[in-house]
Amino acid sequence: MAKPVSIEVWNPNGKYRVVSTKPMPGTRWINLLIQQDCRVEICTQKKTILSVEEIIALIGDKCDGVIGQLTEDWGETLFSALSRAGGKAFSNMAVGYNNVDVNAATKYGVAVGNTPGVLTETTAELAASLSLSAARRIVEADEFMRAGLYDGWLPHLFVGNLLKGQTVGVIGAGRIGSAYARMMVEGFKMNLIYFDLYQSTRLEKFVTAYGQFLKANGEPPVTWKRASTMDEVLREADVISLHPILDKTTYHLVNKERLAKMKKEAILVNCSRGPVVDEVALVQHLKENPMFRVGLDVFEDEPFMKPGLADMKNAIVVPHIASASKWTREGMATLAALNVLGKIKGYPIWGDPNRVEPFMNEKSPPPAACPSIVNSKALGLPVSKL
Ligand SMILES: NC(=O)c1ccc[n+]([C@@H]2O[C@H](COP(=O)([O-])OP(=O)(O)OC[C@H]3O[C@@H](n4cnc5c(N)ncnc54)[C@H](O)[C@@H]3O)[C@@H](O)[C@H]2O)c1
Ligand SMILES: O=C(O)[C@H](O)CO
Repeated sequence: MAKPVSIEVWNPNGKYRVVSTKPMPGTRWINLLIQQDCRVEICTQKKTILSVEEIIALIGDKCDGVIGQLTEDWGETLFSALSRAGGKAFSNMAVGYNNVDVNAATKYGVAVGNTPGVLTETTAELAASLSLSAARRIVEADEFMRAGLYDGWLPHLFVGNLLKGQTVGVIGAGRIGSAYARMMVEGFKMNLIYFDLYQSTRLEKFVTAYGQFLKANGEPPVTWKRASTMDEVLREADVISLHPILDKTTYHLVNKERLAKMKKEAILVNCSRGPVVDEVALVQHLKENPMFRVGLDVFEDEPFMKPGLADMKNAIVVPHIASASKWTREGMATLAALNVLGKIKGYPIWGDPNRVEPFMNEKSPPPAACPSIVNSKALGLPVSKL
């Protein structure tokens, strides 16, 4: 049995007990729950990743809903514990939910929420930052400067890659992949090649229109191509950014064989999930190809890196911070709380989980709906007419 975990309690006399496994940014999410008669319990344990046993202790005997984190293993054991405690709602404070066994949740009648829409641009901006940092060797140059090694301008000092006119490749052109593609096409006048299971007509129209605009202004137009295979992207692109979900079709999508298909001076960025890339193969590839560069926000065995990665000068590594802007993180906390609250109150499901602005407006009460429940169809939950 796990030791009792430390908690902070808000509105102790509230009718519904909602637990958050972590303190989350902002206070709006707490206020929204309190206003609707919830007692909010926040785990303040000084431990980054809670074990299943610790979460069971937090759930206790009576719990209406839980807001959890992507680092936690939400499977059969936790959903049965939540169900025994009378809980009907869980939300990840994340858009990705590969840490959640949705079938197990559905089996116990628990709704599973996630937080799309508020992190699209923030995450795409970090992918763009990593692309630029890798292309222009910004981290290496910063380390060189701080080490006192700079003794004057030199023609060969930290020469990198020009992005303008090169090809950006996107694998997984969903919300974040498309936002990243638009940034790179519009910001740096790169041509686009993308691979996704579905066609992204909006993205294609955007690049076509921007190309026409450039042409009308006497500049070479940008172009787009939807690749029929992922390997086509790997062969043709100069910068490749990964944005698919993690599931069994995308596990080790980028492996030794596929790395070998990429250009020797290509840049690979991963802001999706670590296991999309075979990190051992990547370290070997970085060793053998010093001009190949990567920008990584996510890792196969977080919080650890595979041996050798930290020593590679051609790798930029940051600790899973792609969604870390204040507005986004507060928005994620709000959406997660409203998913749980909405299910407790019996609200219907919001019609379009990508259009979450009405939930973000601090000046008016949020719609009486759950912003995004991924197993709503399986649970037969009604859709909001708002
Ligand atoms: N690093 C971070 O902090 C961070 C932040 C936000 C999201 N993410 C990750 O990014 C993922 C994508 O988020 P999103 O909001 O853009 O999701 P999304 O569902 O809008 O986009 C995912 C896209 O991947 C495509 N896809 C699925 N399987 C594929 C395959 N086998 N090959 C190619 N494409 C495939 C889908 O068709 C879809 O278009 C999340 O699931 C999450 O894991 C990470
Ligand atoms: O899936 C997500 O939302 C991220 O990994 C954290 O923002």
